[in-house]
Amino acid sequence: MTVRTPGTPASKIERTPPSTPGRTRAREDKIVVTVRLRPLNRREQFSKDQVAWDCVDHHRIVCKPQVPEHATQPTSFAFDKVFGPACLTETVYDEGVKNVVLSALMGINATVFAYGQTSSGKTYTMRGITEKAVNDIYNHIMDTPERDFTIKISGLEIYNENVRDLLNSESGRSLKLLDDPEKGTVVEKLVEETANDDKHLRYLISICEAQRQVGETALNDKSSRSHQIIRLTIQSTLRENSDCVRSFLATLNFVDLAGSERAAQTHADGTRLREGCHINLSLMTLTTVIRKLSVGKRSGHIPYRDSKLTRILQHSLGGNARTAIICTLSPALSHLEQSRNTLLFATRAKEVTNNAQVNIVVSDKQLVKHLQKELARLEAELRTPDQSREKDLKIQQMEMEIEQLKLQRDLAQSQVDELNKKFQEDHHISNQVESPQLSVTKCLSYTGSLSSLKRDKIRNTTLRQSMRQSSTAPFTLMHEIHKLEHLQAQLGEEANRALEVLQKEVACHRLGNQNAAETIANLQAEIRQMCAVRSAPKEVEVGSMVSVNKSISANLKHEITRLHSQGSNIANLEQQLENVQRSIDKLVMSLPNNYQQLNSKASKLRKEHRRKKLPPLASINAVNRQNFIRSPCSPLSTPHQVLESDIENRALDDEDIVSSENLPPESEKEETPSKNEEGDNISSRDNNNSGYRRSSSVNMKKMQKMFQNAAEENVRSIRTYVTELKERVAKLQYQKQLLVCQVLELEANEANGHNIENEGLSEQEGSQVSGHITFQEQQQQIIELWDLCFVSVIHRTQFYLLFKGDPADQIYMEVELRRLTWLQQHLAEVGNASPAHVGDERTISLSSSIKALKREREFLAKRLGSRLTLEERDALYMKWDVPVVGKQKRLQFVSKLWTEPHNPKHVKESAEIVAKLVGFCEGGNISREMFELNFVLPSDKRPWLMDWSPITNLLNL
Ligand SMILES: Nc1ncnc2c1ncn2[C@@H]1O[C@H](COP(=O)(O)OP(=O)(O)OP(=O)(O)O)[C@@H](O)[C@H]1O
Repeated sequence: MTVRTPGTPASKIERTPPSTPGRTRAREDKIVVTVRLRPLNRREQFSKDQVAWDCVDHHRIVCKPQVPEHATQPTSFAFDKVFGPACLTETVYDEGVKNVVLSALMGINATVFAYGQTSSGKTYTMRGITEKAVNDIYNHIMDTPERDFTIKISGLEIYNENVRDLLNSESGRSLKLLDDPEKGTVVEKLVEETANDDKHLRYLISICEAQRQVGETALNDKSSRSHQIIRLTIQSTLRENSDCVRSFLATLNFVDLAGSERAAQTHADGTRLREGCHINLSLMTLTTVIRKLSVGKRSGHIPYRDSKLTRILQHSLGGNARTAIICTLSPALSHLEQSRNTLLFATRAKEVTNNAQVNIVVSDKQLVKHLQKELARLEAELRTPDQSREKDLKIQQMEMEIEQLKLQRDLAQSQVDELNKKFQEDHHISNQVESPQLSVTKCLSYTGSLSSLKRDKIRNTTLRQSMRQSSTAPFTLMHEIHKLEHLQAQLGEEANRALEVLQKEVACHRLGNQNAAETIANLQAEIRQMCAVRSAPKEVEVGSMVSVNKSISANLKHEITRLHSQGSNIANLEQQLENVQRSIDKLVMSLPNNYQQLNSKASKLRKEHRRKKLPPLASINAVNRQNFIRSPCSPLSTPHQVLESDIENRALDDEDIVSSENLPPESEKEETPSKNEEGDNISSRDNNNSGYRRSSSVNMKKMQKMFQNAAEENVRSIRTYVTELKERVAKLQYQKQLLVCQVLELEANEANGHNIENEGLSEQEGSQVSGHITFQEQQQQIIELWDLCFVSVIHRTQFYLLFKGDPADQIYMEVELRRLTWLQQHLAEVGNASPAHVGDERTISLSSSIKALKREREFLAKRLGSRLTLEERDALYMKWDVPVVGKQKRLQFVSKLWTEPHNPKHVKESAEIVAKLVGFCEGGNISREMFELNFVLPSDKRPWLMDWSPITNLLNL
């Protein structure tokens, strides 16, 4: 172990100017020099020695005898403090060196010297000073609980210019002084002990003193023959809970020098003489250093290196330390010269200034600690803005969603309003269109009250959801019904118009087509029936429908009853529509036949006419044909023309359509031949109308075509209506079926003893069932995502075993789902690309997740050998289809675990096996806290997850 000089810091030391008790600001400190004059000792008293010195006050000492030969030398000396023979060591400490000593507790190096001739009381004084200093140091420690103090002690002596370790004297060897470029002079291998307390420190000090070289001299029976340095290293740090990582570090030297006398004075010879030479070498160097420092102010060369004493104490002499020198004096006149020399040394010493600074140390350990803390703080700071940004983004998204929902709500509301309005209009129109005696029977009605449905507590969630989905069905249904009614009315009108046209046509032809008449009659009857159906009394008023619309819980059963009862009406209506369609088709299809028949009959008549000389058919039918052209269905028709044609038709009603008197004679036809497009010769008996008849004959085919087109157009139009109606009826039918299914399910539940009304299932029970189903759905999603994201199977097992569907699990399920969703997205984005670092060195990518999972399976494979017996393993191999013979059976088996996310049995068994391998059991050593709800690093409760699970990487975000 090495001990460092005050200038050789243990670690990084910052030096700042001292601000210690009694000091305000950095300034150059002069060495505190005090003089202690001891009483005459027994030897001196016995030799009747005289007291040569007088302490005239606390600062001055005066030489009493006026020796003529020394008249030029100063006789009065002033120092920081002068202590007379009566002064106690305590006073010397308190008034002379205490401040210097206590500087060491504030990080300032301090040194207390005792300088004087042999037997002047150096050791006597330094022992007392050290004792007092130890007391003060530990008192200060007691009074400063906010700091941690460490006191270390080392002791050395410089004897004959050899450095000896006083705490390891057994080695007996001289220690080397090393020059460290950073630490300065270092005593190699000097033992440094840490004092546990003040007693321990005193004990160690006593060891040092005991090991010191002493010898008998003429002046001192126990003369210290060496320079002794007891060094305390005091380090103090504020306690852990503080953020401050700086600590004070200072050395406190107690230096008891050997006697400064000249060898001759001690009558030394032999060993003592040799000792004296060496002692004097160090002291001479010390004196030189002090002298040079006192005059030259470090301007010239300071011979610190000339002695080991000055090398070791270099920083205490004009350097980074506060220094106090106690010069001890013998009052005896016989020692006057030595005392004067001591005082001269002291006088020079008090001119020496030091530059003491506070040594603030940042040790490597503390520095690392501090940097770690700082790093953590900075990371937290860095994370915080991200989190806040993330939150802001989420808030923005949510706000946007809210806005969208508001828009949707407003849109829905406006649609509802519009539909209501439309319904009212439809209702109004239908009332206007319908004849008073006709009414439309409502196919469905929704008179169920809100309260009635509230009584129905649907236990089954599917039913609940279906009901929720169908809660808007009543209104939709109603709306569809009303639209249907409206279309029916339009269809009726169209059909009426078409029929009127056809009636007129048929009437105009006067051919009395029986089929057509029957068809028309049928059609009219059907239309009347339709109108009768349509104009049936409405059972739901607008107001009530609105209320139903607002209510999401119409009486389902009542609704279905209505559906059942009204279903036939829909079918009837549909049937009637089809009848109409058929009738129209039939009628239209019959028209060409009519003409063919008409032409055929005309041909027959013409033959008879030729035989009976009757007018031709064409001329007879010309007016009717004209009427036909001007029918409402014809593009050429006008209301006036229709009216004319009506009149003409009525005029012709009484006439025989095929009267032989009206037929033109064949001869006339030949006289005024008129050839139609088919080559038929048509003539008229009326010459005035001959041109018109000729024109009619010519355009007959064209008009016939036009009529056919118009009729077909009408039919197409009606057919389109019918198709639409059919679609709507199909839609209604589907909705009806849906409701019927729901009711059947409800009735089945009731039949199974789940009579909702009677049992009065509570909302809570309903929500429990709902919650359970939600849990199952979420669990399945999570299991699938685990598989997709290659999540740790241990994590899956823990989660699977821990969360079983308890209501309190819901939040964990949500969080896990969200994390996994994010992870899946992230993995999809990142793929096998070089992943970004997350937090520490862990990263997330597809490949890293797969690798982690592979490592985990390898780990589990190893566990398989240690956790399961051979029999158990073989049984599992059999069960899981792992070849009993072959390599890597364990890995094969483990690789099969958690690989079938859609197989609940497989999942359950996998979880049980992994739990057994890892060593946790259900409800045992896993807890919810392991799955924290926030995105912070989880605690170290599951070290096996830290390296493998991508989900833990995810948590670390
Ligand atoms: N102030 C004092 N009051 C009473 N006795 C003292 C005082 N100072 C010294 N003495 C006594 O004087 C004797 C010599 O003192 P001490 O050993 O301390 O001298 P020293 O300077 O250390 O001598 P050396 O250099 O030879 O070791 C001791 O017996 C000590 O008890």
